[in-house]
Parts: sequence; structure tokens; C-alpha cells
Amino acid sequence: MEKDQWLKGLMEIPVTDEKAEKEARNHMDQLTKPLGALGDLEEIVIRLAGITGETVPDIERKGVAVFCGDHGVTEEGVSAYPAEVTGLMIGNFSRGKAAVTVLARRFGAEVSVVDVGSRLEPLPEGVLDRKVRFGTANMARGPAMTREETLKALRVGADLALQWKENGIQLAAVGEMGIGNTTSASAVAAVLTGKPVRELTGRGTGLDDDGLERKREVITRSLEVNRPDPADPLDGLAKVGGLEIAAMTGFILGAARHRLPVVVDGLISTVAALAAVRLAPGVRACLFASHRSAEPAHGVLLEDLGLKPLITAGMRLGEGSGAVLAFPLFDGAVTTAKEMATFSELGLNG
Ligand SMILES: Cc1cc2ncn([C@H]3O[C@H](COP(=O)(O)O)[C@@H](O)[C@H]3O)c2cc1C
Ligand SMILES: O=C(O)c1cccnc1
Repeated sequence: MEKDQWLKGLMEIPVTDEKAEKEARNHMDQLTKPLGALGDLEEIVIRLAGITGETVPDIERKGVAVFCGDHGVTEEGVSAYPAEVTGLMIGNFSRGKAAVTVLARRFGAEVSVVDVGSRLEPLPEGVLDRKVRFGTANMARGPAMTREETLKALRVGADLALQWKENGIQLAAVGEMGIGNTTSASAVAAVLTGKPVRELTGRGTGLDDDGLERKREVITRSLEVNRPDPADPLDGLAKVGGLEIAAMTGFILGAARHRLPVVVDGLISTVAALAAVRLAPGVRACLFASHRSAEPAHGVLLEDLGLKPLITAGMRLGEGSGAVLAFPLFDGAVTTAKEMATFSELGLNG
């Protein structure tokens, strides 16, 4: 009961500040450029204003949260890489040598690496230990995890979002690490969108044709074995999702609850975002898409969410790397809003 109250509270998303949005639009229209010429950058400023209530928002403090978990379904041979890579990459994050940590350093973003469910033990320095369990169960044979565990993982994410807000982070990116998680993410995408598995499933880290066929068959079997309820996003996350996916859903809900804008990355973080939006539709207003991954399900999810990716880079990495790569565009957008002259300052009526 108390738990239900907590989740209910988390889903009370404040409404968009339409007055701030309008003021931001007016401001952008007055800047010394042809009307609308900054394209998506103008949209960024206007949407940030609606989220934060500030006409020209400040996004100096940025962070990327990388949630990590292992997947029992890897024993079905659904990834081009062995499951041990999850743990190795957690070490790589800790040393600042992974793509996402290198990019975060370059673009001035803080990094939180959160272990919600890897099999790695002990954890390297600096990694937050929020382990709910040591990897999920194989979803091709039964539920990946329990509803209880799903809620625990959700809470890990939501608590971090609140902590970030309190610590002064102004723009968040979300990402993940978990070998096998494009299989889980595609399964959750099939549940939430109702689209055929064949259309949604991609090669992940680089499966060959046989591997791709096997992956499709494993996802189809997992859906048949578990029969997740499409109307209950938590059921899909529990039965065919993953610990890091549920944590990202919680993080996104928590961020939206506290008006912290979130940039999603590839397939896996975007399916977590769709689950959050299905739980609380108001979340959508706080989301930005960064790029469009090579995974076929990603485009379907972005369309369902009504989000337009800012970058075309042909990336298929995950970790939050694409989301961090979009940070300079946000800086560019806010800098133009802050520093450009207006037509009236130039002595012209715009
Ligand atoms: C070295 C390495 C680094 C990565 N960083 C992110 N991923 C990405 O690949 C995994 C999902 O792909 P699949 O479902 O095919 O296993 C996730 O961990 C994702 O973040 C990586 C994968 C590898 C191999
Ligand atoms: O879409 C992604 O983020 C992705 C694609 C392939 C492998 N890992 C992540």
C-alpha cells in the first residue's frame, strides 16, 4: 500500500509552463536572424522553457546516468558478445575509458554509473552499488524478474533523479550497459507498441543472419511463455525487461516529476522512456531524443513518443553515448538565446 502511494506520487508530473514557452518563443523570434533559422535549436530553448519555467534556461550542470544490469537471456545466444563484457565495461566506466565517459569528459558532463543488477562483484571504485539482484532470469523460460524487483529497480532510478535535482543538475542524459539488453528492449517494445517482433528486432552488437533469426525466435518465445499485459507497463518490464531498463524508467519518471529535462539515447533508454510515458503521459514533455540508432525498433519508439532525433550519426552503441553527444547542441541553443542581440538592440524592428 505504502509502495503504491510512492509510485502514485512519482507519477504526479507537473504541467508544462506554457507562459514560459511563449516568452521563449517570442525571445527567439526577436533575435538577429531570419525567423526560425536556428531550427531545432529554437525548439530546444522553447521546450526547456516549458519544462523549467525559465524563459532562458540555464543548463550549465549536465549529467549522464548509466544504469547497468545483466540478462539471463544471454544463455540463448542472443548477443554477438559474451555476458562477461557487462562487468568489464563497468570497470571501463570506472576508469573513464568508455565512449560515454570520454564524451562526458569532453562535453563537461558529470557521470553516475549505477549497478542495478550486474553479476559483477566486487564493484570498482566510484560505481554506485544499488544491486537488486545478480542479473535477471532467462525470460525465454519464465519471467526475467518479479514485480517487486522491478519496483525496487524503478526506485533506484527515481531516487537518483531526485538526488541530481537537489544537487543542481539541470540537464540529464540516460544510458545503460547490459549485454543482451537489445533483446529485452525489443521484447518490451513489442509489448508496448504491439508491432511484430520481426519488424522490431535488430542485430544489436552485430549478430549475423543466423543470430538475428535466433534472436527473433527467442523474443517470440519469451512473449509466449510470459504473456505480459500490454496495458500494464510494469508487467512488461518485469517479465521481459531488465533491471537497468526498469531503473531508467524510474529515473525518467523521477526527472519529469522534478522538471529535470532528460535526453534519451538509443533503443534501450527509449523503450524505458516509452514505459514511463505509458505510466504517466505528462513525462513526454520532459523528454528529448538525441539520435536515431541503427536498431529498427528505435525509430518505431521515437515515432510513438513523437520525438524527433537531433543527430543523424548511424550510431548503435548505447551507454548514453548518443545522448551526451547531443549536449553541445543544447549548449549552442541556450547560448544563442542568452547572448545574441535582438533586432531592437540593432535599431531594427524585427
Ligand atoms: C564492448 C561493448 C561496449 C558496449 N557499450 C554499450 N554496449 C551496448 O551493447 C549491449 C547491447 O547489445 P546486445 O543486445 O547485442 O548485447 C548493451 O550493453 C549496450 O549498452 C556495448 C557492447 C559491447 C560489446
Ligand atoms: O540502440 C542502441 O542504443 C544500441 C544498439 C545496439 C547495441 N547497443 C545499443
